[in-house]
Amino acid sequence: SETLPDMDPSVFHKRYLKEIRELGEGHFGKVTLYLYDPANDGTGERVAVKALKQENGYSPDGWMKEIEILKSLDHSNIVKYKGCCTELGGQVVQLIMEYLPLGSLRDYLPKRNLGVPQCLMFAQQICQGMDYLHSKRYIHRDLAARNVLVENDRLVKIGDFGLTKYIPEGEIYYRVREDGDSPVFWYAIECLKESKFSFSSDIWSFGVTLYEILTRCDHRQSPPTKFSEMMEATQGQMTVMVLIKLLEKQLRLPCPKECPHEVKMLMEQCWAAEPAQRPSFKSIIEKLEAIRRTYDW
Ligand SMILES: COc1ccc(-c2cccc3nc(Nc4ccc(N5CCN(C)CC5)cc4)nn23)cc1
Repeated sequence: SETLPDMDPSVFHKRYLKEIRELGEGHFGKVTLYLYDPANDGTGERVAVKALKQENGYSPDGWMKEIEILKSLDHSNIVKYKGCCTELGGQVVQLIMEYLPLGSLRDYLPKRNLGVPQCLMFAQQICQGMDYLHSKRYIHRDLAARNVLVENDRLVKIGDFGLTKYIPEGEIYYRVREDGDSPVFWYAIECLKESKFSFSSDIWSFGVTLYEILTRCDHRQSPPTKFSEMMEATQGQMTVMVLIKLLEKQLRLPCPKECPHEVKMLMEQCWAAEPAQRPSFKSIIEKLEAIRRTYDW
């Protein structure tokens, strides 16, 4: 036929990508909004493109691993992989994903005064995406409101997998050497003390993410702000050691206002000092279902 054989839809050509604006910086990566416009008439589609930041920690195999992981995932609460764009003869690869127009929960929640029911619906969707990730033996290691994206006012998706690691069968922990900009206020106590990451440490980070959702990502109540206030009050300037001491004294983030008692208890279970005592995402989903039903919304 006179038309080109239908091209592989997962191959994106650099020449058709038109940069629109930067969307944000993740771990070792920068995400930019592009219009992919092969017809060159503005009728193309908007895509989110993640490129590796060249300067720090450039590890091509780690980057290719992140692309392979996202390519292998298929869930309604996980951002969709669309393809790759290679340049410089296949040296540099960029990851092409669907673009979610409303940004992260940190962009969305402060602007909208969502009720508790909708907050818990978003929290449940995060757990569904995370339960799927854990079922494939991946740990996320960076679950936080900044990495949860909003499709519309009834759908959120996990949008960044820069620190995701595979946990081999039979193993429980993933050990890492500390990297500079670790999100310590989302880290479980065993991650801070021994860099031991596990399915259970993702549960702790979900508890912090649920706290962020219930405070509507108000920066005055953000985990860094609240923990720093607690630490100044007790031990002077903040360091990871002071944060560990504070957590060992069973101090935790405060309960957000208008937070149902059952949700407060759920958050505290996610922050159990003993990893094995934290709930699974499956059990959190059931709890959130039940809480949402009791409020007969
Ligand atoms: C940690 O930084 C990011 C940034 C973007 C993404 C990402 C991945 C995969 C798909 C995707 N869609 C959007 N959309 C989006 C829309 C608006 C904004 N704005 C951020 C700045 N705000 C002032 C306005 C909204 C950010 C992201 N972001 N995004 C992931 C992590």
